[in-house]
Amino acid sequence: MERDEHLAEGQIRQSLSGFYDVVDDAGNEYRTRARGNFRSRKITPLVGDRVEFKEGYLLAVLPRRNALVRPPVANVDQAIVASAVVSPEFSANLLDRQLLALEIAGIQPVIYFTKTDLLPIERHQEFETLAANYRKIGYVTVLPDRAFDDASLTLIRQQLAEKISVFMGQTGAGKSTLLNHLAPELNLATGEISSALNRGKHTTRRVSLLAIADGLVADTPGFSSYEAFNVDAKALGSYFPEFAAASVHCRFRGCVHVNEPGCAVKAGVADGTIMQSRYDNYLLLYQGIKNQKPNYKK
Ligand SMILES: Nc1nc2c(ncn2[C@@H]2O[C@H](COP(=O)(O)OP(=O)(O)OP(=O)(O)O)[C@@H](O)[C@H]2O)c(=O)[nH]1
Ligand SMILES: [Zn+2]
Repeated sequence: MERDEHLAEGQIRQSLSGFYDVVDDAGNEYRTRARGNFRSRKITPLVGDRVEFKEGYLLAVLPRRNALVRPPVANVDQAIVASAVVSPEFSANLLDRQLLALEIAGIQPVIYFTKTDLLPIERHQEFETLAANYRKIGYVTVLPDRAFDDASLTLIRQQLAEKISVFMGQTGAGKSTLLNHLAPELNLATGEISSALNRGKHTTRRVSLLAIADGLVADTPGFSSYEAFNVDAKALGSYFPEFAAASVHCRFRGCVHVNEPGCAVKAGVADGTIMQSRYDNYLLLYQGIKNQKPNYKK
């Protein structure tokens, strides 16, 4: 058998119209195509995948940790959740659903509050408290004193190092603006960023990982939190880290923290160690999942 002397390993950094740009560990870039047998094996190579390649052809996709559909990126470590404090008005319900989606996907969230410069002074304390509460849960949370001040950007840059990150956030939350501040060296004008953060309306969609501050960042924003959660109502609490921690003290094993006596989560809400808003959002999600019509398709 012929020996594969030129078999190389690398990571897909960009995909466009059937071409995959692969960077090897020495930093050299190669433009490749997937060999035909990928299609028959139903594996679509994704940006972020570790791959084996040779002479312009991808030969194998190495095992992935996870894979997102939107954006189509594999091996995602982290999501920067851009959350506007105003315009659009902050929604704890939206944030908690975004965090849940990330917990289910096994992606580490980083909460970044945008538009703090538009926040009336009398509301500053409200968000200081909110940020402190999310930090207490264990989420890295950045509440800039001024919008895009050096300290906040430095924190995010440190957070990007050695990871693959995606941006997440509703329309107008400030994702492209934040990306522009994190990577001014990209010198993207606002219009170009909008196309860099492309909306997937094109058939030949380009997805790439940008090298920013010793990390890689997807140039396409993350999945929405409006997707139905494919999670069992009984398991929902395990994706709320502070509920999961408290639940070891619930009287009943398998407590879903709704009507059970001796529930440590409800006790935590009562004594203020668990945010009331988190519990309210949990109940809404719990009821939503319970009321979902069973899906007989498949
Ligand atoms: N005052 C202020 N305006 C901001 C801030 N961040 C973003 N903006 C403005 O808010 C608007 C929306 O920001 P974008 O960065 O385009 O938001 P996006 O999340 O990329 O939005 P989509 O492209 O719709 O998904 C723009 O007019 C920005 O200039 C901020 O921190 N402060
Ligand atoms: Zn309980």
